[in-house]
Amino acid sequence: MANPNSLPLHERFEHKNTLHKVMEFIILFLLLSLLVYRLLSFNNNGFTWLIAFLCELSFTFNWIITINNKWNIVEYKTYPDRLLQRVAEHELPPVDMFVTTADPELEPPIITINTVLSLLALDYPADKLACYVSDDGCSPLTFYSLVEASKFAKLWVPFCKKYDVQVRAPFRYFSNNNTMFSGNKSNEFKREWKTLKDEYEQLSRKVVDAVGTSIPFDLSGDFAVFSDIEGNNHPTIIKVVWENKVGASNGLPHLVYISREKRPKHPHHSKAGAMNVLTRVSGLMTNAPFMLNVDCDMLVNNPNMMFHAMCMLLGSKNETENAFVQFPQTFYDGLKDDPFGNQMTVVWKYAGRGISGIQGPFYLGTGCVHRRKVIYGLSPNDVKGTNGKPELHKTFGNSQEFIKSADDALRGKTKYPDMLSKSMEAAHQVGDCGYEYDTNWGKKVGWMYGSRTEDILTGLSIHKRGWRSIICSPDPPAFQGCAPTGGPASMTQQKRWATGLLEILLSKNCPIFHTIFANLKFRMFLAYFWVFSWALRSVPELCYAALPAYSIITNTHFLPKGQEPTYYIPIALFVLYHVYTLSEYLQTGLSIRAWWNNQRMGRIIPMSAWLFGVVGVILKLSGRSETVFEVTRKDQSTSTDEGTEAGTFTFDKSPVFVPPTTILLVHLTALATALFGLQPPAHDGLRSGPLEVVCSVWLVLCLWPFLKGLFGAGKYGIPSSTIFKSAGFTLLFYTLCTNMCPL
Ligand SMILES: O=c1ccn([C@@H]2O[C@H](COP(=O)(O)OP(=O)(O)O[C@H]3O[C@H](CO)[C@@H](O)[C@H](O)[C@H]3O)[C@@H](O)[C@H]2O)c(=O)[nH]1
Ligand SMILES: [Mn+2]
Repeated sequence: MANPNSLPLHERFEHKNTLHKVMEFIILFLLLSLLVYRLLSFNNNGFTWLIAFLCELSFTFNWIITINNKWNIVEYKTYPDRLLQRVAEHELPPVDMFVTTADPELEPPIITINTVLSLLALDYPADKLACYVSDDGCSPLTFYSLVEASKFAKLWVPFCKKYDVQVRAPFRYFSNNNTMFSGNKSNEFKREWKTLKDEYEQLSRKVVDAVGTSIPFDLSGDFAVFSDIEGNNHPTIIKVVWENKVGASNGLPHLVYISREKRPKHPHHSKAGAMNVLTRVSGLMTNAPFMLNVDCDMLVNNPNMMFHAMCMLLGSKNETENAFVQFPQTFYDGLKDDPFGNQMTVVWKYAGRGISGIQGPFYLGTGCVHRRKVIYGLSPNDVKGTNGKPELHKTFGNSQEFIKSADDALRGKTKYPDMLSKSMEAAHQVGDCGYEYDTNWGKKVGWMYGSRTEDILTGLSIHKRGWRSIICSPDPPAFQGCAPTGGPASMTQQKRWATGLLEILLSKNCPIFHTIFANLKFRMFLAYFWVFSWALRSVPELCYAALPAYSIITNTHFLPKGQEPTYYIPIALFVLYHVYTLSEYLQTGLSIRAWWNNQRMGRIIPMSAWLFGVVGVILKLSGRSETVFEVTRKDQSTSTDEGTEAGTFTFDKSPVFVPPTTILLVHLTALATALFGLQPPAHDGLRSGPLEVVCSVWLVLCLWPFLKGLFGAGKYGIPSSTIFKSAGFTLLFYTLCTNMCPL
């Protein structure tokens, strides 16, 4: 038998995907042919031709990047058994685990504590873990829920380990009654299961009741610090909810509550700021060499996830390989057929794993294990230690205790203080809102500031130093979170991403500089460019969507005419592109419906949320608005609560819904014009043809949720103010079209 020490802890596999590559090249060839055709026939046509050419140029460029992203699709297999044969349990490295929450209303504490409980119950020695919860809402409710959860954890964690429970977030476990309770289970199990279920029900009732009352408990004792404070104006609050004092490996990990200092007018840098405080406080208390971070809704779904992560981090030949391990985001109770196109299964399968084959996956902000050293600014070249980096205080701030701990971390020394409370004073100091003044936090070390998508920016700052990252997709998936449900929540999220990503592209962090002056690979630059330019894509999308309507109303054409052989280029493109995307969905095991929903959202999101991303960045650059991080609403369960209505598109008064509604009305107008023969006479036989009508009908189909929304009521209807605005824009468009002499 092979020596376990010689076997790799993880292996890499590449996917050939030849058929897809062939299709990609045919599509590219067709796109290029269309561009050449436009150039050659430019003189006979005018303005519409120019617009169409520019849009198609941008689509072609985007397609080239898509091919780049999917070129080396890789997958890894991890071998936790080999890890456990090689490394004794007490030699496993410690990990600090971070959970962020910001708003007890949008992120109900019951969800946060489920995430925390699932982390506390991880299959990993408990004395090697510490869980830090950052509460940017500074809510006594969150603290109270954590205290109650820690009491429940004393029963829950041993139960999970004893019976090897797979889903360790109690609300998920108990919602699955039938499957969990089926099979040959001992009486002892059944008894314990019932007790646990009762206990969990009590816990969740307490938490939910506390949320329901305005003053849930008297703010004395441990809660006194929460009296007379506001969410945005309070000192640092740090509470050790539970300390594993004896260092028992089968006990409960440490659990610490942190609400960093906030003062009005003091920038707090949203999640990035919270992550940096977590990094510092944990550095003082436990200083683990690895840090796992999850959003408050990201439950552990595979209790072995930490072993899988360690197979990636310890399994590399040396420390210069992988800076972080990213687990893909998957979602629990995802709505059937992904009506809002936000589960991103296919994007992950192809683009995500393809980018992983370049320099490694992007950092996605949750479900990721980082090396502390890398977060402290280390490059692959100086991995051997810093040899006393000069001016550590300039980098890390003025806390002597923290500088010492950072220095230890950079040198690979890990020594735990015996008691968490010993570092309390220093921990409060590093939680101050002024602590980072004149330091490198957010600039060179920690989570980076300057974008609403701090995750991608932080990942970029790591890749640019030459680090690789690695994707890990164990089965079952490591984490499951909740995907936003409904139109408004999806739009908020997409708008924030589009804005945040464009912010980076237009800043000094534009990835091209990192390719020229630092160590970002060129193909990785293209991959970053692909996400950073999401918002910008809204412009060609909108223009191209307006072209068929313009052509029909003015009785001109923007696509080749029937008598030309080039007529077949757009037809072939349309068919092949959709066959290509459909095949991706079918190969992933998803339905045609899921494909259609995603195609549809692929048209709707650019012309709504991404367009507002551009607006957001323009406002920010012109100094007219501040960067805000709008938190996405999280629901505990989605698919069962609302029955058939769950997948129906919902709307609110937000202006993001105006452009798609306008495009819909514009196309309905255009189709009506054609149907009732109201088009003006055509010049020189250049009339609009069937292709323009097909495009128009296709867009109406894509905007079907909006068509339904025109007639829907309540949240299922588009608000009348939005409809009025859109009708106004449609009238303007129509008037402009009819007054413009067709060129
Ligand atoms: O001021 C803030 C704002 C947010 N958060 C936390 O940040 C996390 C992500 O926020 P959410 O509203 O869930 O955003 P999503 O769009 O779902 O998150 C994705 O996109 C974000 C960047 O836009 C990343 O930070 C996330 O990790 C990634 O999952 C949550 O745990 C929040 O509690 C804070 O701690 N402080
Ligand atoms: Mn989220």
